[in-house]
Amino acid sequence: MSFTSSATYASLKSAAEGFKNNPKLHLRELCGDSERVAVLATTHESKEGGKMSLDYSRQQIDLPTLDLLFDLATSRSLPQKIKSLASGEVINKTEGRRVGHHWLREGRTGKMGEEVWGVLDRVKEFTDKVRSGAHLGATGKPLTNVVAIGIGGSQLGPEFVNESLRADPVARSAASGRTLRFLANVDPVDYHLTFTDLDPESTLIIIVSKTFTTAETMLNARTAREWLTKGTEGKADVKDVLGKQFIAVSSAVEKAKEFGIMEENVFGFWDWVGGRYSVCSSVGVVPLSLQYSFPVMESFLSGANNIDTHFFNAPLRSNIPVILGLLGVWNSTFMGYETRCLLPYSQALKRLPAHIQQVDMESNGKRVDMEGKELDFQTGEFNFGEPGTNGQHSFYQLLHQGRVAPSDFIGFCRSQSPVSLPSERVANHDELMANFFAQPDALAYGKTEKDCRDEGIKEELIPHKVFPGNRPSSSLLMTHLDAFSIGQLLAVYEHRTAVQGFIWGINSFDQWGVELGKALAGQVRNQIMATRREGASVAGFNASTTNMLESYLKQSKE
Ligand SMILES: O=P(O)(O)OC[C@H]1O[C@](O)(CO)[C@@H](O)[C@@H]1O
Repeated sequence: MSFTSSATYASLKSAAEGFKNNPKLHLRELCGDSERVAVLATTHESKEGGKMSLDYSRQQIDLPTLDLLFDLATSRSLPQKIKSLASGEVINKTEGRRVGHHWLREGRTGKMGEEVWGVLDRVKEFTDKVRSGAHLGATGKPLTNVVAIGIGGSQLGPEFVNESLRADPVARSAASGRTLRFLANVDPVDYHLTFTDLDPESTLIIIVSKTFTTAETMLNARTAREWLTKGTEGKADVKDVLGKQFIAVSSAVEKAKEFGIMEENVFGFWDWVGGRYSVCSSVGVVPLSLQYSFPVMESFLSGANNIDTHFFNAPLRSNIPVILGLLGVWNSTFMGYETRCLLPYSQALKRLPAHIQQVDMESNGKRVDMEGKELDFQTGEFNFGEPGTNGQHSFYQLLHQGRVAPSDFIGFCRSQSPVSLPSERVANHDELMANFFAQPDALAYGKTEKDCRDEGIKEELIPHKVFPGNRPSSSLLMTHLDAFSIGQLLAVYEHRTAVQGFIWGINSFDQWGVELGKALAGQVRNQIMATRREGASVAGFNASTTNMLESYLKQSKE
């Protein structure tokens, strides 16, 4: 039976209708029910990660709706689909692949332990040698700068983890004297900003590309190779420079070799690791171990594995990724909210929203079901976010008085870098967290006309100062942010995405939607080349593109 013709779908649709414009089901009322609040909370605890507490009492659901959501999970065979993911069935059917990013963090005794650790042992050996100075650049200098060139999943995950670790005391001390940069955009400005102040003799370049065909990455790779060889010209043999300072991470080892990278300098991974799910493979582990050491990355992998185990084993009602996924489906499919926000109250997580934006939108922005049948409902959400409190001074106005965007707040009990001034009423981290606790209530409760009058607000200003409230959010409170808990957080949001895809009945693990634009760019590239080299006139495009392209070619200089 199709998703939208099931009885559970109909019940949830009518439950959602019941929540609209019903003052009795306003969050102000719901949040006052302490029995309900106790049910809409769960905690996952681990020795290394401490507590991860999820409170979703500020979601527009009552207990009967919650039961319906778990009925939906069962009727959509969620437990069986989670099992298929865990056991390695070919669930990415359009690409004929298994989906196994969770095997990357299972440890030596895991299902793919031998293969995974065959690579990880090489990564450890290589990164230890670079860090200790046993592996030097071609002119004999220590390789203290690393540039990782890659885009999309080959950059966003590693960049998020890098930012998250920068202020962690253990990682920070391991990174002392080292720099790690990422080059993603094919915009030459990004290349200049990345390389301009680096010394080629002390720089190691990593080309990170699953396919080793991505146009942007390949052009940046050729540009960086040129920078490296020019910068060391006359000081060392080119072959030696490339052999010691130019390495690759890819699942297309042959292609990397064709590009000129020596086999021993290629760190592989497997086709069962999707690009956006690849940060736990060499994609993340090579650059981040160079920066923070292999043991730090091992701890990150253990954190992700800790949540994999929770996801694969915990009952649905206390399973954090399952609950978050069901809430995502509830808010988008039934309540009709098209956007959602990820709001970490942690500067270290500033790139988490960008990473999860790709994980989620590239996975679940689909138009057909697993069998290729066109869907009669929308899947996926627009995801965006910024760290708090910065976002409060940017787009929260809209969240409070404009459109509704269900939000996930993420906060930590301990700061990575505590600051406390004796002259201040609270420590700086407490100030941050005061906002973490206040904003969800402001969104849920709002402020009524009566509240405004009681405050003595002038009558004509009252309409402007009313907050409707009833804006849903969840809060995730964790003990601390370190390599282990960063891994946990990553896995929570990876699995949330899978849960939503499973419920919707789509393939969350392919991404055909990125291909058309790439193909058209190829056609434009050929035209630009023909015009620049042979003066060919613009042909084969629609009137609008022809006009704009002619204007571009006239105004721009090569
Ligand atoms: O690692 P690759 O093969 O260079 O791909 C980079 C990115 O490009 C995409 O294929 C499409 O944009 C992403 O899925 C992927 O993460």
